[in-house]
Amino acid sequence: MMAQTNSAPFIEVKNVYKRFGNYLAVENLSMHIERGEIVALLGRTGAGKSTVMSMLMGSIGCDAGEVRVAGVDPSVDFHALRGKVSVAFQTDRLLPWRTAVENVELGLQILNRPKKETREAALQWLERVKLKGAEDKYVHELSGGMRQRVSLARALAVDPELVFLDEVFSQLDHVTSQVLRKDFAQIVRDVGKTCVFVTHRIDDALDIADRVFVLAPPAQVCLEIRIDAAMRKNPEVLAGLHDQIERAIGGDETEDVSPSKEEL
Ligand SMILES: Nc1ncnc2c1ncn2[C@@H]1O[C@H](COP(=O)(O)OP(=O)(O)OP(=O)(O)O)[C@@H](O)[C@H]1O
Repeated sequence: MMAQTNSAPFIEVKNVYKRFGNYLAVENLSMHIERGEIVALLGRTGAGKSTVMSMLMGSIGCDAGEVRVAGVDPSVDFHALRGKVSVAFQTDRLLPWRTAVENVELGLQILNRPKKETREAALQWLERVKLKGAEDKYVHELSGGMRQRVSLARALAVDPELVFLDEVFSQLDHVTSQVLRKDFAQIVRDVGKTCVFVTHRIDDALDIADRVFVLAPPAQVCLEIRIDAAMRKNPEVLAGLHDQIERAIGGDETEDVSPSKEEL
């Protein structure tokens, strides 16, 4: 295992390639992400966002090149990242037989944290995501937005260094999604976590990311944008960035450009 030097980026992707059969999904991708950054991987369907995130999470390895998270290869040294990385998905993946607080406790239980500490942390996180009063509700008693809040609390409760979010805002209506992503970004900034999130929605990225990597197949960074708080408050700047991204991804970001898996 390679130790991380202070100057090394927290996440490093160097000249990475990934094939699925004959299909080249990632071609010579390089990117750096610093500790504490909120980074969006944005692109149309088939751009390679999930593949890149899966490689960063270590759930798939790359064919060539290097992926390093906190100095280790996540697909090889995944034990070194245990408890340091967490993930929330598009669908909340909550356990229906558990209450909200019991769902938040799950990650802490897997890490064998003491029972009292686990309950206290889960309750604190539920309060932080604005679900005080809903602790004992079962999943079917919660709205879609509340479920995603539970899912985000569960991801953050283990006190990870790095949080991955896979389209967590995209199944919610526009207003719910907007409120949730702003609350989430505030929490992540307050606690100083690094966050990498995948989205196909330009507004998700512009609303919360410090940096946006716009990907086009085969996972090429066709545009990289830095955004700060002042830019976010300026509607003209935001509209300009929106147009720039739309041009980079070729108009409608939801249109499918990838071959179907059956064609491969
Ligand atoms: N396991 C797999 N087997 C074969 N092809 C795959 C596999 N996973 C991804 N692909 C292909 O790789 C390309 C990139 O897919 P990926 O899921 O990373 O894109 P994406 O940008 O996340 O898209 P979406 O927004 O639809 O999830 C697509 O053409 C997809 O069909």
